[in-house]
Amino acid sequence: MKKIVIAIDGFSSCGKSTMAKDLAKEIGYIYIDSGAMYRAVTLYCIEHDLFDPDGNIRTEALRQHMDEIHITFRIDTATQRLHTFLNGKDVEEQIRTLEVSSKVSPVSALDFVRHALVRQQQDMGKDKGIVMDGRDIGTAVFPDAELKIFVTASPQIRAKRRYDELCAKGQKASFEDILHNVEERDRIDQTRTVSPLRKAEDAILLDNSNLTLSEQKDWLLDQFKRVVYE
Ligand SMILES: Nc1ncnc2c1ncn2[C@@H]1O[C@H](COP(=O)(O)OP(=O)(O)O)[C@@H](O)[C@H]1O
Ligand SMILES: Nc1ccn([C@@H]2O[C@H](COP(=O)(O)OP(=O)(O)O)[C@@H](O)[C@H]2O)c(=O)n1
Repeated sequence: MKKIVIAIDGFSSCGKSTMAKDLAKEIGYIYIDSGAMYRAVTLYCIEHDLFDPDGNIRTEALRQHMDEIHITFRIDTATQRLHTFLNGKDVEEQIRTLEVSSKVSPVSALDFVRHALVRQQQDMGKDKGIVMDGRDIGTAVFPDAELKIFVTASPQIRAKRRYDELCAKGQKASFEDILHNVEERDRIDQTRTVSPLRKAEDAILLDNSNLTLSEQKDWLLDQFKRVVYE
């Protein structure tokens, strides 16, 4: 069977990673969460005092630090889940907090940050057989991906999904704060100058507001089969 590249983009918290992970497991492909990489850079900034007291990024200092930021992924053998490592340290939990979510979009808007991460992402996909989710995968990272999906759902539904997820992990967060974060990130991600969030012309649009996890998984598997068997 031919190996392809699958790009899953879309708005925050709509289920991209869930869909991408499920599909990759089913078809034996590598799964990469590109958002985790932008989150890891943001965590690095928090830990290295690269935000000023007003919350602005110390851009030139971050530029100097870029060569010292190494992001890798490893499967946790106990849970079979993919964990993100920042300079050798497992940061999977830390990068999912609302603090990181509230700072990640301005970091992701910086051209030199995108340049460094996109290069690594392209390298990860050079042998194909990969599912990657994010904001610019079908437009900038893999413009020639054989299957491109663009996922959306209403902001309220997305915020509720993220709220439930954080509650289940025992993290305190208010629904209103999460809704604000989801809408604010969508705004910054769509309006930034470098590779803004937008649907690639040849991407298939999926509104999963009313789909269950298993319905969206089946839908995506059908899209994959259509491309590889056509
Ligand atoms: N169709 C769905 N119905 C209900 N919850 C969903 C659905 N798809 C994903 N979720 C849940 O929504 C939350 C956000 O999903 P995630 O895959 O992390 O989104 P994204 O990668 O787009 O930010 C997760 O807790 C996930 O389990
Ligand atoms: N390919 C990507 C992936 C994420 N991002 C940025 O990283 C942030 C976090 O991405 P994410 O996929 O973890 O976000 P969630 O939708 O999972 O909350 C996004 O809001 C974007 O600002 C990006 O700019 N490009």
